[in-house]
Amino acid sequence: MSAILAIKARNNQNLLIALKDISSTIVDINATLQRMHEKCDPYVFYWMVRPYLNGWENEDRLPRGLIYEGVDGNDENGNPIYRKYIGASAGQSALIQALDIALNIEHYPTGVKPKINGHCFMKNYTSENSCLRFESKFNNNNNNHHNNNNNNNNNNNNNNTTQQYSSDENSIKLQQPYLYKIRQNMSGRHRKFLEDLAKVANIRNYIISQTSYDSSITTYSPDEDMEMLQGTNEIVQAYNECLNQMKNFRSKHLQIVSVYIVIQARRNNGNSHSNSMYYSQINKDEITSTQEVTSTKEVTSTKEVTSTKEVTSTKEITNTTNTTNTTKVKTTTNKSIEIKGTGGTNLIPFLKQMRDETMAQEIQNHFE
Ligand code: HEM
Repeated sequence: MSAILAIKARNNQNLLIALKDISSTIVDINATLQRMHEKCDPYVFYWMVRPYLNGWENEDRLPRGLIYEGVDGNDENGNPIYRKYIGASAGQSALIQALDIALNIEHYPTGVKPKINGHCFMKNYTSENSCLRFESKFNNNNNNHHNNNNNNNNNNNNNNTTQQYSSDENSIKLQQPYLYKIRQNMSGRHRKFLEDLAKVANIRNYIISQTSYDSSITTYSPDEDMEMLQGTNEIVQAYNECLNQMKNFRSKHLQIVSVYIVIQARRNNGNSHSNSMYYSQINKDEITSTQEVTSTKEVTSTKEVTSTKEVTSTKEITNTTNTTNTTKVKTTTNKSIEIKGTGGTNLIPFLKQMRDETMAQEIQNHFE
């Protein structure tokens, strides 16, 4: 909020301070995220806790959802009313969404790749102005986009192919459906806060408007010009550092997902309880083997993460068919299992795209 207030007052000095504050806060968040393994065992999490976090919006075994007896009653035909809910996730914390919104990081349905014009010289910096062009190699049938504040119930686009959006590029505002759906799990006031924030968040466009400062049409002296540019440059760097720390958050989060979900699912595939997220009996041998996975090393060291990378690389994780909406993780035994997020996302492509979209908003630096 201080950054937005600084912009309102056109106080670049305060904006710089606010941006530095934001990036150092994200550094703290990232350090806290790294501590996940201290008290949370991947085996226990995946096999014993996670089934209870799962939603049933896209659950094959509950195609109509669940009846909440004594809550909804019946519809006009006397049939019971079913409810469907997306699963629980830390993504429902307003924290990361608030940072995305404030920093004007845009997210799109999985598989949609807008081209960002790296450096937009814009005089007018309302949040409606977006420097996006969309790749034209799309498949025309999928209309998963939805407008701002539209909490529609479309399924996520879980297939890994690029989609087609034929409508006017400037008028379409594509949004990542999961981020809107998960807002249903937030408290109402948090959701409202995000909606209000989106109306005033203009940090990126304001900074871009500052970089379009044209010395040929000002009355400032060359020294003042240079000072102005350097000031802007510092702000650009501070903004980019915020993005960089958000990207670090998402990279670390991907590593956690690999250790807590992908490796767990993979190492148990082929056992009698393979393909089941609902295995709840403790097998002594597996607990022992889990301890190998839980080691601090596995979560934090870069070497170990490289091996995790092997699991998460797009080569290893492929959509075995383009028609299904699920990711298949190929295992060493060549058997495959489905891995979805509790929110029903095709999790690795989804999370990787979220990470990549973060840096896509980087602003070009005058002095680089
Ligand atoms: C055992 C630990 C965790 C696991 C296994 C995990 C797993 C996941 C998965 C699979 C998703 C994809 C959405 C879906 O569920 O379909 C997701 C999304 C997300 N998670 Fe986590 N998560 C963990 C911890 C955390 C923590 C501590 C945070 C901190 C706030 C966090 C923040 C997010 C956010 C913000 C998203 C939305 C995607 C994004 O903005 O990049 N997660 N998580």
